[in-house]
Amino acid sequence: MSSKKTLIAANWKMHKTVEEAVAFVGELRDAVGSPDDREVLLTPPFTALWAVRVAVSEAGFSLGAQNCHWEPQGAFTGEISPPMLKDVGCGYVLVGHSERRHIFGETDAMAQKKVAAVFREGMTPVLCIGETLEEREAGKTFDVVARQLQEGLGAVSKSDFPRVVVAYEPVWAIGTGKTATPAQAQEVHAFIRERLASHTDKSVANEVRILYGGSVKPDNVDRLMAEPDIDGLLVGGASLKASSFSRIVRYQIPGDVT
Ligand SMILES: O=C[C@H](O)COP(=O)(O)O
Repeated sequence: MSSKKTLIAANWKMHKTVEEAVAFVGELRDAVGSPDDREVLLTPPFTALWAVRVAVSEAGFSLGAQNCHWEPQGAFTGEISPPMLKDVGCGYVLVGHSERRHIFGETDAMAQKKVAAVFREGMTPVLCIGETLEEREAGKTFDVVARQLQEGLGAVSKSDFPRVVVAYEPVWAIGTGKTATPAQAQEVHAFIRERLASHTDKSVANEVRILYGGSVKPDNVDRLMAEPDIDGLLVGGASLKASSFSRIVRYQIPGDVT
């Protein structure tokens, strides 16, 4: 039986001052307590990481960053390295988010180097993948997802593989209010799991947490989480308010009375 915990992650993107970030952690802790069957991950902007680290850890939440460079140090003005993120208490780093790919021109090759660099520091990468609307309409969803997965995870060692986290975020659903239907998300998640199994083996692929992201809200979370291959969520807009994010953390699978 799998030991993996559901992972509910907040991606605040370029939002929140230090004061707002600290206040949020307290509000969220008061609203959700410390659920033992689900892991809560917060990825504040770099500027707030140090300030929230103690409150995040006391609340039993996990801390992550939204991006990193792949080198440990050097002349890379404006960049932040994995050892620096580890130093401020991060356990996770988002890699290859669609905004990094589409606004800042990040490639699969860069994602691969970042994934490896994050593992080198003993942190966990959350590799974000997903197709654009144009790619979906051209019937290329599975090709795109397979390529991003293959290249992004191309340098992961066998021993690190079970710790990989993948976030499937169809670009057309991010910040648009258009969520993938639970069936659309499940179809791609099952495909991702199959591809992972072909890279490693079935039991390792079953350990990997595959998150869904893209307009997740309190009113669609329960149905999404009911799908068998959705192991968690990466939430943008609805993670900015403790009231909506806490409802997402407290998702309840329909018919599940436990
Ligand atoms: O990382 C989160 C995703 O980009 C989803 O953002 P969203 O929930 O605002 O659509």
